[in-house]
Amino acid sequence: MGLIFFVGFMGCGKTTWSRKLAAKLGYEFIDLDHVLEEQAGMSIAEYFSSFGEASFRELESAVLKQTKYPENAVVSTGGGLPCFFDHMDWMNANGKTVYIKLSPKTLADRLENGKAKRPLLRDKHGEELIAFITDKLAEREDFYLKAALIADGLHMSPEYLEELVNS
Ligand SMILES: Nc1ncnc2c1ncn2[C@@H]1O[C@H](COP(=O)(O)OP(=O)(O)OP(=O)(O)O)[C@@H](O)[C@H]1O
Ligand SMILES: O=C(O)C1=C[C@@H](O)[C@@H](O)[C@H](O)C1
Ligand SMILES: [Mg+2]
Repeated sequence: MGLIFFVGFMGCGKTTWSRKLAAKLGYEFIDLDHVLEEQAGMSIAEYFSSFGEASFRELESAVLKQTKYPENAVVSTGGGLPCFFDHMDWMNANGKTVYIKLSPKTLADRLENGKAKRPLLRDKHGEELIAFITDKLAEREDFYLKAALIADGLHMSPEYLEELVNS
């Protein structure tokens, strides 16, 4: 089938489910946030604080377009990646895109514990975190909705995803 790109908001499950679908299909698993961290030689949080978001977005774009992909892979993208430059068009031209859709409340519940490594969320808690996610998701969802397929983030399983990408 080639390349499958998972897109969606931070915490929707891109890394978790890309890895599981890749195992189910016998494809390679690639996480572009991890590739970027390896290339930069530092964590994303460190990169943001040293060089800022604009520089991060340029590097993220180069990583998306210059990675040497194997023939078959499931690729987890950064939560903001689809919303910059021509990335959704590029991914749609080079593979099958899947948007993992979840409500702001569910995203906030999942993100409350994993915020340290997500620089955009770091200082936010409770209602403030939900409000931030609600606004940011409203800003971003038009990009995510350019995906070829939409997965219901509450009902994920390798079998469900395999059927979806083969549909
Ligand atoms: N279906 C699920 N049910 C419950 N928890 C889940 C589910 N899928 C993922 N999670 C949990 O939600 C959290 C976020 O998942 P994950 O890191 O895969 O998201 P992500 O989309 O890759 O986020 P980011 O864009 O920040 O890298 C993790 O703690 C993960 O274990
Ligand atoms: O939503 C975002 O803008 C981000 C999501 C993460 O996957 C990382 O790519 C980074 O923390 C930025
Ligand atoms: Mg991830």
